[in-house]
Amino acid sequence: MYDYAWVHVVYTIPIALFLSVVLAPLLTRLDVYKICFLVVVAFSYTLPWDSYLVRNRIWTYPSEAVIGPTLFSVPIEELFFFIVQTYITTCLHILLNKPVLNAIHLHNEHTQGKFRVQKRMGQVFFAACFVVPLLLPTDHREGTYMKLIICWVAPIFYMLWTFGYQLLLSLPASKTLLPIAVPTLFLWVVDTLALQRGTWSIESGTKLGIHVWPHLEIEEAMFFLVTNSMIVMGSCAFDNAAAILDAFPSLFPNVPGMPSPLLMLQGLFTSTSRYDQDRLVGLRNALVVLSKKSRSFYLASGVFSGRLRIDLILLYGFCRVADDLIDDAASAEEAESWIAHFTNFLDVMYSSHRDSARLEKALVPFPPSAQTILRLLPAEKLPSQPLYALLDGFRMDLDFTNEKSTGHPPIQTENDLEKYATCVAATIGELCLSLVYAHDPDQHYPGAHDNREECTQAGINMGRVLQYINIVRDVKTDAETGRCYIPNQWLAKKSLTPHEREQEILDCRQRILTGAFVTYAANRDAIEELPAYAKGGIRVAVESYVEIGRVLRSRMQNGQPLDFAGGGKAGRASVPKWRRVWVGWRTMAGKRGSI
Ligand SMILES: CC(C)=CCC/C(C)=C/CC/C(C)=C/CC/C(C)=C/[C@@H]1[C@@H](COP(=O)(O)OP(=O)(O)O)[C@]1(C)CC/C=C(\C)CC/C=C(\C)CCC=C(C)C
Repeated sequence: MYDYAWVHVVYTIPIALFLSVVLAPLLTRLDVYKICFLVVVAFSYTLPWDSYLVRNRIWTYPSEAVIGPTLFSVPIEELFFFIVQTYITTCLHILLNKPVLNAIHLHNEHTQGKFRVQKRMGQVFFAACFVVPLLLPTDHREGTYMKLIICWVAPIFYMLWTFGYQLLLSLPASKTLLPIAVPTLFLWVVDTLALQRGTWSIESGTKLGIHVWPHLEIEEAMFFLVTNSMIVMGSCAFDNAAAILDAFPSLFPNVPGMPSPLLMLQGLFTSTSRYDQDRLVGLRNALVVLSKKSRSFYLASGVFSGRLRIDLILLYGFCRVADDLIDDAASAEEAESWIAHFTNFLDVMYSSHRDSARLEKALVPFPPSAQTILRLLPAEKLPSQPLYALLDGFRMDLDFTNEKSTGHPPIQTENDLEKYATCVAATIGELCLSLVYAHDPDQHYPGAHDNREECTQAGINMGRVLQYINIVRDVKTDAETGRCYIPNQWLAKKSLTPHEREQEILDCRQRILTGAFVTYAANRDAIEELPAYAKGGIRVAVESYVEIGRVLRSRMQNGQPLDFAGGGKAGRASVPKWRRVWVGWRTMAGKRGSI
């Protein structure tokens, strides 16, 4: 009785609910738009075909297995299947692709011809899939269902391949084949059980009679494989369109939070020869820098989307390139010259008569890979003052090199520490928030940015918090490079035994960390006042770093050593990957860690 409904109650609905719970905190508006779009398209395309199958008795349902209501002869349970299968497969695809920045998988085919060849090969294959079954003799009734499946999907495959081949060819199998394979296998098992129980059946004259395994007809296996492939290819084509719109502001200056299908088609029909290859290379390089240098911000970048995500990665790239070139300089003179090059670069970027010749000249001193990143700095959305202040912060670091000659540690007082943290990190908070406000899709609503000033001040304070945590974490590795950010005034001048000195340093670390948590507690609520589209991401960026502080605090409380390798760089406390992912997810779900 009502066997088909039970298939949903027992198998499909629990999986759909599970995926909804896992994905809900990470969903963006664009994800919701995509799910709805694909469900509507899949439903509309499958209904007439399914109705044809049922009316021609290729597919039948015993009357006692279904509840009764139908649409164009298709039982309501079957209609629900179109929706729930599309929902499950799309959710899985979205989940697995959260860490992916699709824009870096776009290619200008002028420079990479192999994609053009592969695109054509795919198109020929799918066109053949459509034509060949039509040419086969019509008296072979046993092949009817298989033919109907292939002819039904081939034109859609052709179109989706044409729209999404770049992503389909570039993404790893875990992002494309896995979201096809997992639901397909699952549905094969469900289908086997349903065919076994007689919940639905394929009429004997219209099937080939081949079984993948007992009770699973090859047509059924094929049906679930191709429908899941269509869903994943559809999802990739959608992502491809969004990636094109996001990646090239010069081609698409204004992209709304939810672009219309027409605008997306415009993106898909843009010739790849118009893709800005320099931008793609620079973006790829910036992402490599981010993934190698900061596991916290790399994780956090995955929960931002669209142009904000791209610009945050580019900003990180700029900051990291600057920090590394200045930090790794062989001498104080070389470091000074890098600061001068960066100052000149900013002067050109922010000059009222910026032209590409001047920009190229300003970039000459930098290594080629750094040049690709620097030229993409989204200066028009960033105030210049924090960027110059960041360079001032790096200049303060140089004073550690001069310390040997002056005998005067640069961080003397708590004020010096605050000034340093303001330069290198409060600035970053301000810059990140400038991007958040610049890209806000809701900025045109009245009052949307009324509390911008308060939020920016909180962001500035939060930047300092992260820097204090960074300092507490890196005391040992900084000491190895001759740097000590603990205010010199806090340290006893008399000589101490190594054990006493160690205890003194531990007390100082505790003092900085306690101060950091006080400021964190006072400012974290401001995150909830940020534009809706970005507050989850900002929460994750902040929380995943503050979690390092929590690990340090708990180790201090338990008398455990602070300078250990928790999966990170040797000598530095870090948060294990599983804990970072858990913190990220929990934070997106609105839960925050302890104060
Ligand atoms: C998600 C994403 C890609 C974010 C990018 C954030 C960004 C642009 C960071 C710049 C990092 C950087 C290299 C700066 C140079 C100076 C420096 C070293 C600062 C320290 C950062 C640590 O980065 P690092 O690469 O060393 O990371 P690891 O420790 O190796 O993992 C700092 C600690 C500063 C970081 C400060 C911020 C990100 C600002 C935080 C404030 C906000 C996001 C605003 C919060 C808003 C409210 C309303 C409270």
